[in-house]
Amino acid sequence: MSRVGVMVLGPAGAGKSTFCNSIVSHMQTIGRRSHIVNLDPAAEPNKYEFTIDIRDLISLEDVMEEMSLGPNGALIYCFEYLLQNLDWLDEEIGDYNDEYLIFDCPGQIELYTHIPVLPNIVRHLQQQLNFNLCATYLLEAPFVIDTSKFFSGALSAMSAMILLELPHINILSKVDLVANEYSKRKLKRFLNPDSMLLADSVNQETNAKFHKLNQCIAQLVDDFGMVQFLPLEAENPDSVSTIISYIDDVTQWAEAQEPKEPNDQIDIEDL
Ligand SMILES: Nc1nc2c(ncn2[C@@H]2O[C@H](COP(=O)(O)OP(=O)(O)OP(=O)(O)O)[C@@H](O)[C@H]2O)c(=O)[nH]1
Ligand SMILES: [Mg+2]
Repeated sequence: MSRVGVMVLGPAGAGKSTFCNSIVSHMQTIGRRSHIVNLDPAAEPNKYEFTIDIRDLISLEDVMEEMSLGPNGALIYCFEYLLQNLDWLDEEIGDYNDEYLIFDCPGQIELYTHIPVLPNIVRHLQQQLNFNLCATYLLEAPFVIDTSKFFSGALSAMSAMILLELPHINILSKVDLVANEYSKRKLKRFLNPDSMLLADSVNQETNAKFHKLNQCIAQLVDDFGMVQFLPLEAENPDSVSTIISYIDDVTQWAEAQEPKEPNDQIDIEDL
């Protein structure tokens, strides 16, 4: 039995839900099964289809109304409520074996950078439900090709990586929106970036007072191995397939598959 879970993380609007749906559609075309678990209590109703949906347990709107909380406080309340009712999640996940479960997470990155709500859910999935998990962290390519924003995005990805302690795959989403040749060339530098060269380029645009700090941040990003990003174009099956093969690799999906007897499915009549 193998249970693979993919946590899909990243800032608001980075393309997480679209990516989850691209994985499910691509897997359908290659005869594999996957399901989306929506962990965003504020997800737009009816925009995407989910197999398991936190909104069946608790919805952000209800919490805001009943507890008189703002959207961020209500979100934290929803997650604390989920943590107190993890048996609901266990029941919903039930017998999904040998299938991918893709956890579509909210875009409020403080949930995985500041407070230990998501790490607790991750530990529960690993220890109680035997999941092999990995994290994918999406950053928007058109945003990141501005070098200083690259470092801010890489630092947020890194903080999620440190907090969750999962195999971590960085993804640059919406690469199709990087249209002109100059930007495309620039984008290539960010897929396999040399952090020190990028720091030099930030330094050309910033006050000399900050140059040493910029170098240190670049060194930190380099030391933590945040140096590779996979390009994602949600509508392009090749890019989705490449990312799935990385996920298979880090979650050891293939190794955990039990070999099937060749004639298992066929009834052979006695002669
Ligand atoms: N051009 C292009 N647009 C994309 C791509 N992926 C997502 N989008 C668009 O980006 C917008 C946001 O996508 P979502 O998938 O809802 O983003 P999200 O990260 O789930 O957003 P939140 O749940 O609000 O944090 C939508 O309008 C998508 O159609 C992509 O690869 N290319
Ligand atoms: Mg979403």
